[in-house]
Amino acid sequence: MEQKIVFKEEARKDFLDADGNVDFQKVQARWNELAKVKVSLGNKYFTPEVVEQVKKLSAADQHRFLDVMMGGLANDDSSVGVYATRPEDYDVFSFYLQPLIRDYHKIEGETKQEHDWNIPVDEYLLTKIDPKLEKVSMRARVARNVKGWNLPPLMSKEERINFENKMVQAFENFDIKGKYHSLTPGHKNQITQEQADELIKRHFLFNDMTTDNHLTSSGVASDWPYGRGIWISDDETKMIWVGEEDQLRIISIVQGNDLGKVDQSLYQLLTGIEKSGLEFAEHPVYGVVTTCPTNMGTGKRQSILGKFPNITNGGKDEKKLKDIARQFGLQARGMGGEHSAMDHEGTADISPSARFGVTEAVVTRRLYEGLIKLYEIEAQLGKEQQQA
Ligand SMILES: Nc1ncnc2c1ncn2[C@@H]1O[C@H](COP(=O)(O)OP(=O)(O)OP(=O)(O)O)[C@@H](O)[C@H]1O
Repeated sequence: MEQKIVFKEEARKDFLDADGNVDFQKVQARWNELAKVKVSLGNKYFTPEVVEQVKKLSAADQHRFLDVMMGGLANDDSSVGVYATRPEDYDVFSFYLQPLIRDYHKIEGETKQEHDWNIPVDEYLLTKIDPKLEKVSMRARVARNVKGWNLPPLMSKEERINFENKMVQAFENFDIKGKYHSLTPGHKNQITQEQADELIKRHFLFNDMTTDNHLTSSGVASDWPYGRGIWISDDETKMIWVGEEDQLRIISIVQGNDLGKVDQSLYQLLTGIEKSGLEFAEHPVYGVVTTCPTNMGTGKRQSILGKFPNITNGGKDEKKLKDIARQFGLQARGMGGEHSAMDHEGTADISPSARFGVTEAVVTRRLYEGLIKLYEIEAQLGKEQQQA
């Protein structure tokens, strides 16, 4: 099936009856069709029992339930295919989302998210793995949403603009000095397309969201580019995305070899934002509330950009690196973010997959321990190739 760009309002029409109510038979028929190509988690957990439960909810909640599934229904390559539209979706639709979250994060038994930012400096040194890893691009980000606001799939254009302006005010009173760059037409901080492209090239800014059908069909990319932008600290090591998949993505990028340093920088930024009075949406069990259930828990993704020319055979075999990384609980992405390609040196973005049921400190440790194994295999293959 060919993927094209479709926005939420258009995509959801296929699942309504003549009176404009959600038609769950049409939803089921679509999931059955998609199952011939790939079974997303959204599809797997849409059971007859779930339909019985959702039919007991109000018409408005049924519409929101359809919104939650839209990304999965409109794409044949989704692995998860589900986005929350409001923090309370995780409770209102728990009969659907809870088993899905447990499955994705491989949670058995009870789990309550714990936080721990005690991450040592001078311990996770990449130069201990290989002295050549002196200057590596290290990144850590956390996803956050602010209490009392809809999540991006449900925000109206006005809400997106108001949220951005609320953040601009917060940035103006920030201890850390920096500048906000807006993509919103007519905004006082608006930047040009060329400036935006340059920020994307430098890995600071996110891509045009309307080029990704997962984001358009779910409503995450609606009203683009209104309410979108990035704050960048004067020293260019700290950034905050506004209006992407989550209302906020709080990020640090540091060039160096001590993984603990990027955490230190990120934590400084995070506590700076908390001091500005923003209260983030949290769930008593799942921890940090995020739009995509894959980010629940810590919302933290920590990565390095590393070269793996031997494993990838000069960038030609990305799958091999992805498969090996998976064995160590890591994910390998291309150089420009998820779904992008690696280069001829096999440069990849390597990060631990787990975000829920682990603490922030464990995410860093897992990255370090996984990298030890990955670089060991890379070096071994290099030796074998030299001998051959
Ligand atoms: N270690 C790193 N150093 C510099 N840039 C990085 C690093 N890791 C990732 N990036 C860049 O960050 C940008 C965002 O990547 P991407 O969208 O995959 O991740 P994300 O912000 O964690 O969000 P999501 O997981 O929701 O996709 C991309 O340009 C990517 O290349």
